[in-house]
Amino acid sequence: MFSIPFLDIAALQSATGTVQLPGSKSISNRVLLLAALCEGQTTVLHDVLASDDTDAMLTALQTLGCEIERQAQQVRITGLDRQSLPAQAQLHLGNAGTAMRPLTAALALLVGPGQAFELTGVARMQERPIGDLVDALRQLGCAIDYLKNPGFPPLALRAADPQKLQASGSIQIRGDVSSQFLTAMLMALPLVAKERDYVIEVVGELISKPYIAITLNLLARFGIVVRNDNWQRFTIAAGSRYQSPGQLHVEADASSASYLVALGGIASDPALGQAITIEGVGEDSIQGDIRFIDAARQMGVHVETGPNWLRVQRGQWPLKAIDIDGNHIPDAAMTLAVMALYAEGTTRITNIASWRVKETDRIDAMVNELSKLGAVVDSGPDWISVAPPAADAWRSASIATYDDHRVAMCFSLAAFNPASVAVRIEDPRCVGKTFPDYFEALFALAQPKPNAVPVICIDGPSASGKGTLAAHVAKQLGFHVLDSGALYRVAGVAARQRGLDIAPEHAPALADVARSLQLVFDGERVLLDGRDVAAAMRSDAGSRDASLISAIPAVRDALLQWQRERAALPGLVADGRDMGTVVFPDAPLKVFLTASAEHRAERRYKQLISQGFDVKLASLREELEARDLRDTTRAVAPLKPAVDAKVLDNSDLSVAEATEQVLQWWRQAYAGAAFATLGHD
Ligand SMILES: Nc1ncnc2c1ncn2[C@@H]1O[C@H](COP(=O)(O)OP(=O)(O)OP(=O)(O)O)[C@@H](O)[C@H]1O
Ligand SMILES: Nc1ccn([C@H]2C[C@H](O)[C@@H](COP(=O)(O)O)O2)c(=O)n1
Repeated sequence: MFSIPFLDIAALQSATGTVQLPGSKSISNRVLLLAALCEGQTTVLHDVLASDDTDAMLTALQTLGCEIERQAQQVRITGLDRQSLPAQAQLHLGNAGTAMRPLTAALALLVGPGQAFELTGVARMQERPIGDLVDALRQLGCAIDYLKNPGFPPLALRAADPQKLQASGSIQIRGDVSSQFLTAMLMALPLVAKERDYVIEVVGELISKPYIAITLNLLARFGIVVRNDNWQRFTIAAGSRYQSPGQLHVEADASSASYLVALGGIASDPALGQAITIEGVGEDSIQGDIRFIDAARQMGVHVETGPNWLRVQRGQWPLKAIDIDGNHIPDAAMTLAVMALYAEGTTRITNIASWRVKETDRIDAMVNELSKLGAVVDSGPDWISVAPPAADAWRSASIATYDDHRVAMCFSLAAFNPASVAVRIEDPRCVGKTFPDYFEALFALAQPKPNAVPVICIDGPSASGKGTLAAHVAKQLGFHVLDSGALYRVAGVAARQRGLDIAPEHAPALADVARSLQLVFDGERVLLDGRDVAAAMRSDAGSRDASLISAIPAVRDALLQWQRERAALPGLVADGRDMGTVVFPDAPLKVFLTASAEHRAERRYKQLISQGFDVKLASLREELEARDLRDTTRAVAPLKPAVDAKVLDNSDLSVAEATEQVLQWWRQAYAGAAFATLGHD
């Protein structure tokens, strides 16, 4: 997961490959709660989504006394014992609507005399309505108080009035704001439907019916059969009792699939043999958002399906603009608004009022962010229309994500824009709500446009702090790191292991060694042919050999391609001596990092002493100056600043100050003026 302030996505060209989707959030949080409601029974849930929202549910259930064992995607839950619920509990549910609504209903019915539960969430959760659910529960005699604003969390729950609970067999609930209210009632009522039927009457048009269908399907798996009269009246029969299915497999997330279906439709050209294969969810999914594939097909995308997979390729291009009622696919429909950027004409998505009460006001969010890219966007209370920018009207944009995972994921698709303008996703960590590794999955499937992967070069003399600075800058940007010095060090070790003298007359053999290095960088370990050579390559002899072998032109040539191939999405910070002059001459930012010999010798001295080496400052300084001389005077790729490098003397700078300087240069160099005013400068 990218836990960084922003993620720059390079201009992307195409996409192909296979992706295994994470588990469905809607199913995961429902079955976690249903399993917890199976009093005393154990359920093993497989392929459960690991995300912020499921963490919120699991933590709440544990606080309530549920026994939970979690191993990767498998969760073993023993149902709550009503008698051992705590007297008091405070549940923080983040921004997880699928935890807040059903837990409110279940706990409002479970809370006993003398007990009190509080349910709260992040600031946005405190703006998301829950009044219709509370009104429905109050009809049953539930005692629920608003702790801040009427109609919104946080809530306080106390024991229901038992007489009223018995008396009221019919409950009315609004269905036109969020289907989660009805889901919550459907999941809670089996807890009390012992001796009589409970009937739920839906007031107003029920939205997002497919989500209710998921709830009914899962209730049936847990032994509760609900009578559904035309989506207006639901009956939970007397004698209903939760019964664990023992084991249950969670389908992959159909809403998350929408980004990858769109990816295939935008970027997988069948003429080039490209396709996106999505594993874990197929056309027979119980999730309503699977119907997104119909909308994608209408736009011209080619989608094949099987029992548990989808295969997607670009069909018609540009895509066809569509006019669609998005009510049945409220979450996935957001992806259509970004696909509209690649369509001919104006796409209109209607009947999506629920977007306004999701993680953010999604209609406003989409209008704001699509407009930044140059699209022509209009909207109303429950609709949005999007016309793509003209070819020359695309603008680079820093996309605000409003702590909304879906905004972040769908706007990543804008990086395929024909103008190759930069796309920055702010706060990319928000995808942790449902698809923590979304960007990793995207980068594994997508190919950048030629030379589009951004590279930051940090060259400079020994012990100037290149490696340290490279690691800090890369961490801030979510980029990969290339320590090219390590490559020459390993080449030296490999040559010695093969009994070769490191001298110019052995250049062809040394180049062969360099070309065939079998290398794995694994944290502190460096595996050469499977054996850790980190200590050998960092020894004095290792440093000398690296300096000698790096002066041999054939060796440098042999290692050139390998280094260039390290430039992978989302970007690379490369440190060495010739990163800016030879390996990545077109890099948008080149830094030549230097410091006085005195400072550098002192830093290296402290570094080695802290690692337990017995060294002398004076001899270290002599060796360092000798190495500087060799590196700067050698015939091939000598150490020198590239003509367009920015020189940074960090003699009197801390690592944090030097990092900030490079990031500032980066913001100017890569994103340019487009992002200068957008909050990171
Ligand atoms: N700005 C700085 N101020 C103080 N110390 C620093 C600074 N930058 C790096 N150092 C320290 O200097 C030492 C050498 O840094 P580092 O190993 O990153 O240098 P390098 O240029 O990559 O060296 P080499 O070329 O030998 O690989 C480390 O102990 C590091 O913590
Ligand atoms: N791009 C590079 C990187 C390193 N070298 C040489 C310079 C050093 O003598 C040796 C080890 O480098 P270090 O780990 O100290 O950065 O490799 C080079 O020539 N070109």
